[in-house]
Amino acid sequence: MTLPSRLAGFSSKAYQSVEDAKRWAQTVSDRLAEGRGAGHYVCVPHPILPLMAEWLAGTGMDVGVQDLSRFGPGPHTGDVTAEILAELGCRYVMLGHPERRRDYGETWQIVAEKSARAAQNGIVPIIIAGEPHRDDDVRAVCAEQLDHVLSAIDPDADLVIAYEPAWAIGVADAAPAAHIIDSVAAIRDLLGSRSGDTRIVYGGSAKSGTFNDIVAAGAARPAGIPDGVFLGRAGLDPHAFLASVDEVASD
Ligand SMILES: O=C(CO)COP(=O)(O)O
Repeated sequence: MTLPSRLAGFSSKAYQSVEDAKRWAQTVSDRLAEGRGAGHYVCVPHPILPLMAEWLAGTGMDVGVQDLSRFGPGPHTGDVTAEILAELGCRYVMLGHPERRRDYGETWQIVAEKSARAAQNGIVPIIIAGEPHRDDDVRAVCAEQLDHVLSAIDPDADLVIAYEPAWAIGVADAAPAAHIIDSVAAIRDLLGSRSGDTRIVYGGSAKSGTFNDIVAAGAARPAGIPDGVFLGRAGLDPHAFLASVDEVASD
């Protein structure tokens, strides 16, 4: 599998109703039909996955989800397996998000197991890595988080790292561009050379303009420029999401 060189993503978290998601998809698919360069994806709640795949058919946009089971098919009541998601056309799964670690106590060992199940079924894990607090040692925290995942998945498997400092999620502004650049450079270094495609995107109160700000600030340090952005709240407005798609494509 080959990942696009640039990625713009949106996670609808648990914000949208089915009708909201349908309206969002209609606006996005009308505009994507005009043709846009960057890879783009949307991660939705499980029941919306097959609907979103249908609504976005023919647009080139990939669909993903926000979690999957650490287990394979079998006696695991309530779980949604990677096998089922793959059958439904799921391309990406978000794993390790601080909201799931906060709400369900997910450990990095569990995240690693889920990542392996995704990769084995051809679903690209989007690993949400980043430090909990503003003054944490980003490199040390991310090294520990990524070690779990990298030792669990095949080096040939494609992988997306979403650098999302937890302190910058759900607040007014994204982390400062200089901080993002330092952190992304550290994560690139930690990832070393993998045989599978690997991309790094930035998430955490990102909006239209965030990617351009990072690119401008990182002109002298290309290793610190992420390969795209991952929107939460700002992406609920389909026009704002499309503006980020354009920014990422035009870099
Ligand atoms: O958590 C995020 C994406 O995974 C980002 O959320 P916000 O953009 O709403 O801060």
